[in-house]
Amino acid sequence: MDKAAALQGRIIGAHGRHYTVEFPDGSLRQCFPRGKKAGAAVGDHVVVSPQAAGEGSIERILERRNLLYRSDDMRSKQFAANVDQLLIVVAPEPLFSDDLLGRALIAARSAGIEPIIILNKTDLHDSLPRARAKLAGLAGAGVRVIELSALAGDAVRGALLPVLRGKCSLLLGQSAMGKSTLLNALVPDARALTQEHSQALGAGKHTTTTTRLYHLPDGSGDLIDSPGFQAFGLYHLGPSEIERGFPEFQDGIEGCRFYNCTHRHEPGCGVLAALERGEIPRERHELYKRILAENEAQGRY
Ligand SMILES: Nc1nc2c(ncn2[C@@H]2O[C@H](COP(=O)(O)OP(=O)(O)OP(=O)(O)O)[C@@H](O)[C@H]2O)c(=O)[nH]1
Ligand SMILES: [Zn+2]
Repeated sequence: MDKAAALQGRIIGAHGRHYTVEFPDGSLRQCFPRGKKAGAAVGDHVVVSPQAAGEGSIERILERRNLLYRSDDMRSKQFAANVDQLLIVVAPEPLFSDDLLGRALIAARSAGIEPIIILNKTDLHDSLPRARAKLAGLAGAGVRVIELSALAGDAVRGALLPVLRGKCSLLLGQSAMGKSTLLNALVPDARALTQEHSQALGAGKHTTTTTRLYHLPDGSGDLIDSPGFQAFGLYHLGPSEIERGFPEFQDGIEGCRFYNCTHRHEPGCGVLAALERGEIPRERHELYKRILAENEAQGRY
């Protein structure tokens, strides 16, 4: 039997050990990594050997521009590859976690991906000021914050489609922030598409698509939806990468007496001075110390 020619495609779905790969003609194949090799992520461009029954094996992952991932307890979890921007969805109710938001920002910066915070549920007028206040420091340090209510579909499209145009964006958020509501406003047939794909690929009803790339309706831009998360370890990052994830520290860092200052106890530390003056929110510095301590406890450095 002739060996079919290899095809080049892009991973648009990750479901445990198998992947949905999309080809330039729009066709899809369910693909498995060859051998034990793992590590492919949604957004990866891959070389596939076609197999029978619409399947394929992933022979090679082409060079990626970036990869966003987290690492908890010796396991790493890849969110997506070749991403232009990270949209982190937060809300006033339930009030978002500073910890998870902060970690997502660090992961994005270290991967060279622009983070954008989406403050959802702006219709909850009573709790909105508290959420805004929590984001003020980041906004002041140059992180883009877009406010909207996912319930108002037209307004969502008006605010976000220009931001998403021509880019590959990854949507991330802890549970109940409104990520699914937002996705449905942007990609109206998202749910139907997911079901259709899992049926067409014989993946069965019970296969939960963990991560999925959607093409925006006007054909200009892609949006990757990833599952919620409870933990967000950053064991793979060194101290300087963690430090860079705190844009509000940067002015202070320029004033540190020691070039290798860790901004925890050193005399003449510009970050601690800014903290004392109230220019850096205390919980941000606590998060910074917590992540360093976690990684040190792992024996990372
Ligand atoms: N008031 C208000 N409620 C919203 C808004 N967006 C979403 N919600 C509600 O918030 C709840 C959670 O929304 P989902 O879209 O399911 O949240 P999710 O982030 O996808 O949550 P998981 O499915 O747990 O990951 C639902 O009851 C939504 O109706 C909003 O802009 N305003
Ligand atoms: Zn310092």
